[in-house]
Amino acid sequence: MSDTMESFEGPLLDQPYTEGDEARLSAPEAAGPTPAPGNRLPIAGSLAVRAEAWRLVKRNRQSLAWVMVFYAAAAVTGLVGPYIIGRLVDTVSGGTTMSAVTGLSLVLLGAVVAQAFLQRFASYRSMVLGEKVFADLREEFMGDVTSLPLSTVERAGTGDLLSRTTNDVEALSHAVRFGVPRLLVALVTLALTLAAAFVVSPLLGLGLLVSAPFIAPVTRWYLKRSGPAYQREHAAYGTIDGTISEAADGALTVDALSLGPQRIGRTRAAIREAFEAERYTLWLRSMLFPVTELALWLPAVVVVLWGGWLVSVHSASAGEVAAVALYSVSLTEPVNTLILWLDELQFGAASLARIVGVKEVPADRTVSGESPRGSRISVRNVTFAYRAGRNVLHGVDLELVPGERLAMVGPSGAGKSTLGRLIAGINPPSAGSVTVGGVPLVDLAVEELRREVALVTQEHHVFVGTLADNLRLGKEDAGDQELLEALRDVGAEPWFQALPDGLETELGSGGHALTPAQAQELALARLVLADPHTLVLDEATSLIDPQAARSVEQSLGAVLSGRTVVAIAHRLHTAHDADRVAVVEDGRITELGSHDELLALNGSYAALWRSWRSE
Ligand SMILES: Nc1ncnc2c1ncn2[C@@H]1O[C@H](COP(=O)(O)OP(=O)(O)OP(=O)(O)O)[C@@H](O)[C@H]1O
Repeated sequence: MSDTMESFEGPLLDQPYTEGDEARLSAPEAAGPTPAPGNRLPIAGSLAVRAEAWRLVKRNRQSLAWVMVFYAAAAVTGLVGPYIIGRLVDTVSGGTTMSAVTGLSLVLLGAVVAQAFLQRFASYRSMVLGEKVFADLREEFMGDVTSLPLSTVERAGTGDLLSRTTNDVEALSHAVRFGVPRLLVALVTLALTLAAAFVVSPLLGLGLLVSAPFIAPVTRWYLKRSGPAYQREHAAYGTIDGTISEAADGALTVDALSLGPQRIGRTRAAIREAFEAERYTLWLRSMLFPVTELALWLPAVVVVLWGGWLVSVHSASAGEVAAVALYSVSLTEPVNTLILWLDELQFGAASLARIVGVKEVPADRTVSGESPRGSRISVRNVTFAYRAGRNVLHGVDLELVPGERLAMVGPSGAGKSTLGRLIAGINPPSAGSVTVGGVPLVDLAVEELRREVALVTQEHHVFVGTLADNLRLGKEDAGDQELLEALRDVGAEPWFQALPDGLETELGSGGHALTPAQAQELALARLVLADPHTLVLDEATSLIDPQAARSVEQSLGAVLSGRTVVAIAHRLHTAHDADRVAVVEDGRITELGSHDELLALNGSYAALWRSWRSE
């Protein structure tokens, strides 16, 4: 591994930055949403990001106004210092009494103390505001993420979403909590300091503007490039997250297929991309900062030279020059802060664009508010494509009879699981309809849909939380007694009794570990609580050991009784026991009938049955 890193870092770090890199790496910022590269989630355009930022400002305008008032008061007291020092210079050079000097010094002291108090109060208020804005944003974002269409999440992969929920939320949090308050302070201080300098002496005040022609164009040049560059940086980190989490999730497969070198290659490519993106933004900063640093000290020099001449022609006093020179020095801090934090805000805006982008994912279902009339599920002329133009189901029709047990059989890749997902309302059909009681499944709210039909697969995630929390995912308002009955119904009593804290036992990562069979029974108990009238079973027991599978099958039997069941049958005895069998071949139902009817038909099912019997 160290060899790999050495050979990777060497050539990259040695490469000088060229103009060709600049042309390749910079891209104009889009005003509209950027189409997601590949299958990534969308990134909001600058208009949507501005609208979102404006919405946040409007929603918090009262608190924001108070913060501005306190910062302005703090800045005004800060301006008293140079003014008093100027007055002191003039009064001392013109001859004065000790008591006048003491009086001015006391005013100066009072101003410094008042400024410290106001500054502290203003930063406290702005921090509270920052936390509130950030908390709102985070809650909204989690709402958007959890209502993303499953198909979109599957297509986008976990890396992109993971990076948005971690790196981007973190970057935005930094910008909102620290960047916005500091930017506000800098803006207010800058405006008031300029105003104060002009009040002291308009002629000298002009000297403070000399850096504007240097700072303005270079900052514009920088900001135009840094936005898209930061976008690229964020996307690159998303790819790294995705590549690493994919390798960790599939560690067994990586090991079994000796994919190590290939995964290292991918990770290196992802790191290389992030490195190049970082190098570009670093280069941009290396162009910005020397110019702004130089320009910041220019006004002080100009004010002293220009002021000296004005004093010599009696157009200004020495005290006025001293005051404006001090104002010019105190300008460096807010201008520096402004540039630094504009940069941070660009970084935060790139994150905001990725966070707002999640809102732009079109919903794959629209809740019509219509209620199903009955529990009959109908599949009518359904086609479905995971990728545009490549249908995996072609005009499928199927009427489920309430209470029946239907087995779906067919070769691997024929479309059984896909049809199962459509019948469970997980994916909407590309054309045609899947309805329950006359209402399309994708017109039902998700909570309502789960009371009609549910998919049971071999994946049973145990969420971090108590056993009760995990069970209540099936029915939010279920009482403890109901939870216990559901566990009893699925035969989970023996292992439940052995839990250290009963329903309050912490499960999931870091908590009490359940065996795969127990996790499956927990999922079945959730189903009992949700109580859908139709279940689609896909490979429900294939991952656990045969003995555990038998116990789960018994539990499953209890859950299935009295419900309509569509079983994607991988073992033909399931088909034998079913009321009807549907043979799926090449995205179509080619045979449909009872076991005996299909045997009599002597088609694909009969052939499958004969070969299974002879094994
Ligand atoms: N998420 C996906 N994205 C793209 N294509 C997919 C996806 N899932 C399945 N497919 C493709 O759709 C087709 C039907 O797959 P499906 O899993 O529905 O078949 P199946 O009959 O259930 O097969 P098996 O018995 O092996 O599970 C296959 O060509 C498969 O490669």
